[in-house]
Amino acid sequence: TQSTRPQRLLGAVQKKATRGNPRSVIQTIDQFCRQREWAMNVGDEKGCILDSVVTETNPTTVLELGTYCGYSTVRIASLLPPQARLITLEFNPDFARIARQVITWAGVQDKVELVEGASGDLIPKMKAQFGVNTFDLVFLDHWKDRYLPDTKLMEECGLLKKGSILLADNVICPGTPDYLEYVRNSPRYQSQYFKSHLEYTKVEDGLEKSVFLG
Ligand SMILES: C[C@H](C[C@H]1O[C@@H](n2cnc3c(N)ncnc32)[C@H](O)[C@@H]1O)NC(=O)c1cc(-c2ccc(F)cc2)cc(O)c1O
Ligand SMILES: [Mg+2]
Repeated sequence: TQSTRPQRLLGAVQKKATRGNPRSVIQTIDQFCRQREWAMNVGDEKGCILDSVVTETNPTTVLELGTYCGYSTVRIASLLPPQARLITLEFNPDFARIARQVITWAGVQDKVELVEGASGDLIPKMKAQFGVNTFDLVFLDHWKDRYLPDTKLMEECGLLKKGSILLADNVICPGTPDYLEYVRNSPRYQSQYFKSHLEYTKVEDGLEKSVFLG
């Protein structure tokens, strides 16, 4: 039977990347996406912006919405201090299965909890079931029409504190117009746009960084 693109991406990682070396896994996936097949990872250009936001936030608790193959999961986890943890949500079981193997190959599995399910169902369970108080950083990279409802849900569930950072991928392409309008006009957020390009292309895209003001 035919392999899927995530399976071929994992194959490249297991063939070319050094086990236990997150940077090598990232480099291998970027090379695969540039030379073989495009895939919807945040990519190397926007990835550098992600790295700088993670580093300056120095988060203890991170939430990622939309794991896909685990590229940004590995990128973020590799920058976290030892006791920090990253919870990543993915509702496609086939993608989740691939992502677990990419995360383990990179050696960051001890910092990552991959939960299979839909963000809308899981966010309300974060405190009771996952022992989370608040998130220092949230990376939004799932269905683009879920960014706004899930942000409101996180507010309602008390998962954001003064200074919590929301970092959203794809605010231009594919685009998240209702989310952008909300975080840019709400008095509860201070927003900043980081202009970049859609992963592995010359098409404009960018990341929106929004600080929750409480
Ligand atoms: C949505 C996907 C990323 C993953 O998110 C999981 N997911 C979804 N909704 C939920 C939920 N509610 N809860 C948990 N997980 C969830 C899913 O299964 C995918 O694995 N990302 C994209 O579609 C995406 C698309 C493009 C793109 C850009 C230009 C084009 F011409 C074509 C595609 C670029 C990007 O950078 C993306 O990120
Ligand atoms: Mg994305």
